[in-house]
Amino acid sequence: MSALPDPVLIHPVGRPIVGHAAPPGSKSITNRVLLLAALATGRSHLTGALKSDDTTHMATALRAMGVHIDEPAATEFTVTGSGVLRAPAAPLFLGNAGTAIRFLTAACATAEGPVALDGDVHMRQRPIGPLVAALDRLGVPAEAATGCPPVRVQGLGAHGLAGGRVEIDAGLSSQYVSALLMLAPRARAPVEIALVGGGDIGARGYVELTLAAMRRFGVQAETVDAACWRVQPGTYHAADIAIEPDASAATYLWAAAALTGGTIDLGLRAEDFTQPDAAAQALIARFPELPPVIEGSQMQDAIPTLAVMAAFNRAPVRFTGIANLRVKECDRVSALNEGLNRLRPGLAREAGDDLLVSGDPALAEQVAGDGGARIDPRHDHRMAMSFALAGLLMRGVAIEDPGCVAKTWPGYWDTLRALGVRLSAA
Ligand SMILES: O=C(O)C1=C[C@@H](OP(=O)(O)O)[C@@H](O)[C@H](O)C1
Ligand SMILES: C=C(OP(=O)(O)O)C(=O)O
Repeated sequence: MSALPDPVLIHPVGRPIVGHAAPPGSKSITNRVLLLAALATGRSHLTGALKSDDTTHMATALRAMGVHIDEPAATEFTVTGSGVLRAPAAPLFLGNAGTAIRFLTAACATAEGPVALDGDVHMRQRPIGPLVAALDRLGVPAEAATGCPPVRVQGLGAHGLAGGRVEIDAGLSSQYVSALLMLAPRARAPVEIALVGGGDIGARGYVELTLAAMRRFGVQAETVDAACWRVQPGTYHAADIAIEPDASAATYLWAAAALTGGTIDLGLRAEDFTQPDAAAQALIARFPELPPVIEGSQMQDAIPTLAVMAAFNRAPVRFTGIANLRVKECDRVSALNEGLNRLRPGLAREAGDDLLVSGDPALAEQVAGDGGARIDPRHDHRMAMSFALAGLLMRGVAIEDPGCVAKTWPGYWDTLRALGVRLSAA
């Protein structure tokens, strides 16, 4: 494959996209099972794994804490855990990987000494305060002076955590609850994790994904009710795991097929995924008749895909329940609004935390913006990948910083090319 220009211009395909394409392994599952394999005793073999910035940050951090991780193949890891995380010599750097920094912040409570965790400039804007405060209440000295990374955790050692009940406000991120759940079996007594803030927790499907991953490593957590989980002391056992493809990545392929009236065979059906974003497929399949209101709280990472599709819909779409998109890799409500208005002024507007997109199927035939539209993805992989979809239909759509897709899908552009999409310098 030839090198990628920056910005990269997407050429409209002018025909239905028909073919086969495989999304990479799930980011969410890869980063969960890497951590659980590291906390387990013995050797775990992970296949179908994602290798990208986010999973590299997780693996590098675990190695820095003494975990032995091999990479026998492009989509495989073997992890040999000893049940112990060493305190790393230097701060752990987790880039902009939300899963990595949230899950590790909790897991570092079992490290044998102090741990500093940090991220890039974007991560330093992403809240982690509620998780840090919950750890502190559980008796793990932890602080994040700004409420965002950098974070300091005073690890208590493998069995230093006492246990007990902790309340957490997970309104901004379900990852806080997932992080506490994965730590919990290491405590000497049961841990109860309860939601404050009216039980709001964003996409609950990610907590289910965490519970399922824990079960695969031999630990059963109990769902007491919609706002409370209980975990008994337990031991993670090494496991061999086949990781399913990434459902959020799949949305770009489902959308590319729907927008062009084609079909792309992903090798598995939407019903076969266990990740929450797979639910977006049923909406994508309704294009160009997307519903007037899309409540996005349970499929947040699929909202950029759906918002770009909405630009070409027969009727306007209002996206609700998406306030926490403002604290993702960038403020996605604002970035989507900006990008859509670059495609055509007036196409979108923000209303509080909602996004309103006025669909127009005729856009498909038009030149984007004023003689072309350059989209600034604000270093956010999902902005780059979703706005590229607009370029399948409109002329003149160019994406800046296309390399930012490496956060979760380094092969994205190659996959588009393999489906017959032409990419060139703008
Ligand atoms: O647990 C996970 O794997 C994830 C949870 C979601 O984040 P929040 O819980 O922060 O909303 C999602 O946006 C992220 O990409 C992955
Ligand atoms: C929000 C995302 O990632 P994370 O929170 O894991 O950084 C994402 O991948 O869209």
